[in-house]
Amino acid sequence: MTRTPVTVTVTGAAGQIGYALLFRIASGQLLGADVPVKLRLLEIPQGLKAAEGTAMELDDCAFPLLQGIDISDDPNVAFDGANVALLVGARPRTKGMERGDLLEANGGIFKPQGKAINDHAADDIKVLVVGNPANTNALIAQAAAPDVPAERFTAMTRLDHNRALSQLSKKTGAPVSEIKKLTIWGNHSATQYPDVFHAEVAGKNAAEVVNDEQWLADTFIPTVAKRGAAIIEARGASSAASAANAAIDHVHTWVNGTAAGDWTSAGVVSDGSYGVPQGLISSFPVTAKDGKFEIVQGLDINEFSRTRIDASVKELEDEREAVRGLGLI
Ligand SMILES: NC(=O)C1=CN([C@@H]2O[C@H](COP(=O)(O)OP(=O)(O)OC[C@H]3O[C@@H](n4cnc5c(N)ncnc54)[C@H](O)[C@@H]3O)[C@@H](O)[C@H]2O)C=CC1
Ligand SMILES: O=C([O-])CC(=O)C(=O)O
Repeated sequence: MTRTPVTVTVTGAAGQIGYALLFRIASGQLLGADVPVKLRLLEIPQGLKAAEGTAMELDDCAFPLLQGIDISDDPNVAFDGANVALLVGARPRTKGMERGDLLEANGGIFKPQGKAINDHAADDIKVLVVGNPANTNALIAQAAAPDVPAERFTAMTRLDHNRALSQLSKKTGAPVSEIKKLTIWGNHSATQYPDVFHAEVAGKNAAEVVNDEQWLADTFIPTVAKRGAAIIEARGASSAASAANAAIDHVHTWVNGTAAGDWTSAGVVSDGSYGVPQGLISSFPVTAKDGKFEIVQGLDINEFSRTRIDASVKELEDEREAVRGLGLI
């Protein structure tokens, strides 16, 4: 193996997403089957023993690509030289808890981590925030890292994107592989807007194939937007394997690019496109090329979509105001 290993830092490594994620990273699914990786696991002191157990299991897999595992409770150590950072560790929402309640509890985690990334990560660092509220946690971390280009901080809406693909596949009978150009707009929350108006099902416009605005408004959108809560209700714990899968998809796409004629969804820093205020980390339709996400430009936004995008963006603005008020950005 002659390639230089890529250092991947995972926070919350002992949590349930961490457990579903680490083995897939070490096996080459994050970056590619020919890319060696070094893992850095960040946990709080109470999580270190469990992280050590997971590291023992990683050893026991004898992954040919895995070139080392370091465990720390110090962000300055865990992000040192990191090329990819997956910020998973956070306080998960539990039954009956609103995401807004999580802002204050989680804000304190992401500011010091952003600063540690600023001070210690590699120049090509790419950050994906999974821990909720993901968009605003990403904003907090980004604001604490003024020396890192803002676009390197992203928030995960790929799970929502995948959920939407799956629901549309079930409705139309088309396999997921035949569905393209779906978009999640806005916040990773119940206000998110899964948009099928530009999507294609086997080459035809998805909204025309579905031809049922009532299904879109009353079934599809709420099913996708409230899926996280439905999983919590069913499992008694929030999505873990599907969230890890989406994190793998997000970074894999970011590094390796989107297929021609398709796009995906990611929470990225707004440049003002589609009326989303500059600087907010909002989900958009994005393509990826040469390790960079680009917001897809020039889509016509109909009235149905406009109202819903605006509502989710308003929630992001409110979250930004709230964390400003708390001195977190
Ligand atoms: N964006 C998305 O689509 C999704 C986001 N999530 C979010 O991901 C987060 C993690 O979920 P789970 O793994 O299920 O939670 P979990 O509670 O099983 O694990 C979280 C881990 O993070 C650790 N942790 C807490 N504070 C930390 C810190 N400051 N530094 C390092 N580690 C820290 C904890 O010790 C724990 O081991 C939650 O916020 C959850 O809401 C979950 C599903 C989907
Ligand atoms: O709601 C949660 O805490 C988990 C989550 O983000 C999701 O499953 O989309």
